[in-house]
Amino acid sequence: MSQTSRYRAKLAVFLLLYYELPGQLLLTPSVLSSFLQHFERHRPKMENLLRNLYAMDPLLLACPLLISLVLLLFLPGKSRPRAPPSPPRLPVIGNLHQLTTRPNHALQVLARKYGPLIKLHIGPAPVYVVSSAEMAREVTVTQESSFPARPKSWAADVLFSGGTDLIFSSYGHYWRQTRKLCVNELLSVRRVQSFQYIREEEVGKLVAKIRLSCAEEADRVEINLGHLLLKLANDIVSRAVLGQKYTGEGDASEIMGALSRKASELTGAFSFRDFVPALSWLDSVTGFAGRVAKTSGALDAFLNQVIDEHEIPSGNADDLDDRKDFVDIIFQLQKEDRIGLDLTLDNVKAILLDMFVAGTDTSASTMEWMMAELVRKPSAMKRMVAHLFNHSIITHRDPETWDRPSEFLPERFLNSSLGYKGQDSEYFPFGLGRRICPGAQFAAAEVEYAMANLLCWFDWRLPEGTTAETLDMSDTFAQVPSKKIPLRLVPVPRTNG
Ligand code: HEM
Repeated sequence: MSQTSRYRAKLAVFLLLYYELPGQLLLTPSVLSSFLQHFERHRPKMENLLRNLYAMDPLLLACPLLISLVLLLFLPGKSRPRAPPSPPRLPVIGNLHQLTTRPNHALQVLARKYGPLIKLHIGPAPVYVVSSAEMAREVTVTQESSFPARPKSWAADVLFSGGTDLIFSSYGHYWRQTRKLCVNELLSVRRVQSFQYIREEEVGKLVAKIRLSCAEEADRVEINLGHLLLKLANDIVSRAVLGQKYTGEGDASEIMGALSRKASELTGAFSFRDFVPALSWLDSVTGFAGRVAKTSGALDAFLNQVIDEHEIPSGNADDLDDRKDFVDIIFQLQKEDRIGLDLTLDNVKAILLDMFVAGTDTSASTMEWMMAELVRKPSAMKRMVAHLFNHSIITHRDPETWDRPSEFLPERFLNSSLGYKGQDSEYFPFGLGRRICPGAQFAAAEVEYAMANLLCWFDWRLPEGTTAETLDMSDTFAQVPSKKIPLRLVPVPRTNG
């Protein structure tokens, strides 16, 4: 092979790699090496082919796709795994522009067009989007060891002490021990039951507040139920996690709620550092880096003070009667050397922050969407009140699995054996596999108790002038698809309440 032909062959291989071909060659190192081996084995044939190709027309060099396609024909079949389909992308930003401000909807549209497994280019690493029950189980259960960690943004690294919480830590000893701490100690069924007094007190306060506003207003009063539910979820998590010990200015639950929401927002926000590392300095120019540093500092200061106010643990971590909060339990277990890790103060703070980030908006949104759906469908509300409840509902949208997937049809669960603990591929509101939500029991106990009370004590109506069709059901997408406009409803105390 002449020098020029060798150069051209190399160029063709380079172009093949660069363009990644519409044929969707998955360019793993093993595919590349198998390609080169194959090239070597069929060298005379390949040389001949390339010579003929280039002899035909020098312009062929400007047609890399054609050359690449021809080369692809020589790849041995078994080492040619097909990559998932990928929507066309733009230089630098890849598919970012296709996600719009409502990525969950945009992804649904892309899934309808390209199928249940899509490859997107967002930032330096490819992102695979899975949207069918079968694929979700494949990724989270069957192939779980290939997907050991969640992607971690730069902001997450700063806010969660280098990703030493549970959500962002990679699979390994640290994650395993932290997970055990959460599943067996902080969020176990027994511990969740022991927090029933918190649920009773907080839901009781909410019901009393709504009753008071009904009594104060002669006419029917419209309340911002969305805000009240967010406050409820935040107060319950706050008391369980921090015990609301805080002698500084302001309400501990509100301060932590606001800070954790900010942290969650920043964690999922666009930053140049993550997507175009060469432009990371722009994060300082836009103020993003400053906002992350400010929130991280405020979280640190607040949690330091809350932790300082906890007394040196006494008694036993297993004693459920002492009304211990998560801070007490963690330090008690650490004292008894039962965590299997030397958790630093920063690690503990990162784990506490997880509980707020993962445990407040999720539960609040679940309740808010449920109320919005129920009030639009009085027949479902009636049945719900009659049944008071089997388990929590958030809808999944795969039309292959569900009849009328976008409709609120709670009766679909009535005679179904589906559970929410990850045992079914079709229904997994708390995720599946190794990283399944450890807070499922906590959330279910809270959502069921709060919803049962709200529906038992009050009948709920739409505000004057709003109908089931005109009630705004649009969502925003942060980490949780929340209602864009908080739900406002009219509570009518039940006479038998
Ligand atoms: C209705 C309420 C909730 C829903 C729908 C929900 C849903 C989820 C989902 C889908 C995941 C990801 C699972 C996966 O990757 O396969 C998750 C993870 C997680 N959730 Fe929840 N969650 C809820 C409430 C809670 C609560 C109340 C807590 C704690 C108090 C909590 C703590 C966590 C944590 C720490 C993780 C990360 C687990 C890990 O990576 O190992 N969640 N949740």
